[in-house]
Amino acid sequence: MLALRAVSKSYGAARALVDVDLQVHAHEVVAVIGDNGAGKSTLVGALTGALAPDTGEVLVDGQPVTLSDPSVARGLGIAAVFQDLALCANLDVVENLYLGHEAERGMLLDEVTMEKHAWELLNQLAARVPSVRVPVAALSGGQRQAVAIARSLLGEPRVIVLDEPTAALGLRQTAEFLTLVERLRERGHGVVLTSHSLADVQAVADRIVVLRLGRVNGVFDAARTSYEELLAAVTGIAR
Ligand SMILES: Nc1ncnc2c1ncn2[C@@H]1O[C@H](COP(=O)(O)OP(=O)(O)OP(=O)(O)O)[C@@H](O)[C@H]1O
Repeated sequence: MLALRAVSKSYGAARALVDVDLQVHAHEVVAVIGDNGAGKSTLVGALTGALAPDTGEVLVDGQPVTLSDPSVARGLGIAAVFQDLALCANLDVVENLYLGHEAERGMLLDEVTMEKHAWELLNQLAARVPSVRVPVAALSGGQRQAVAIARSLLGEPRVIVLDEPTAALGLRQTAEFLTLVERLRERGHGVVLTSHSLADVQAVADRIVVLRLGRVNGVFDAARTSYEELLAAVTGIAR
């Protein structure tokens, strides 16, 4: 569905990505893990149109595309949720979901329809939110994450890229988030998520791509790979 082929990106002398291949299919969760500076954010940028690779290709359904900016990526069915979630704390859940979307879709929805749709989306994600009329500031980190992901679903993306989604979450919230990712997979989305946490990605990913110093240092079947093997690939230290 979405792929990178031989993508490289440098910042001056820093080689952030070197010859990186990556694929994500429908109904699949691909985790990208790596230490600080391994290239995860740069890879997310290349997948979501936030930055242009120096060389290599981004492919959608096997066709090379140029993701000149994030709106082009969204138009091709690639949505992104970043760690900061980009929610407005003082607005409620419904307002956050539809912020900017009415104009984008050329329609004006009434409040009742928007509220109903907000519940539908959150229920599909098995997200537990006390009310869709509370300000986002009153929600937990996990609930906010669910709202940000629900918002990304409004554009009916095929692939959802989640950048460091569990970094700011507590244990229970992380467990809820993992359920939410499983829901996305059940719904047929391809999911790419980046993480520092080997345990989280082992729990939810189908495939795990390890980045080290900008290169792919291994692609692993999550079900058949031990924590130690992943750690060795991430750090480059064989045990
Ligand atoms: N705008 C930039 N200018 C210069 N160098 C950069 C820039 N962005 C990233 N880099 C360098 O590129 C490399 C990869 O960085 P990147 O942020 O993609 O890694 P990361 O795996 O996301 O790290 P982290 O987990 O710390 O966020 C690093 O060496 C980093 O210093």
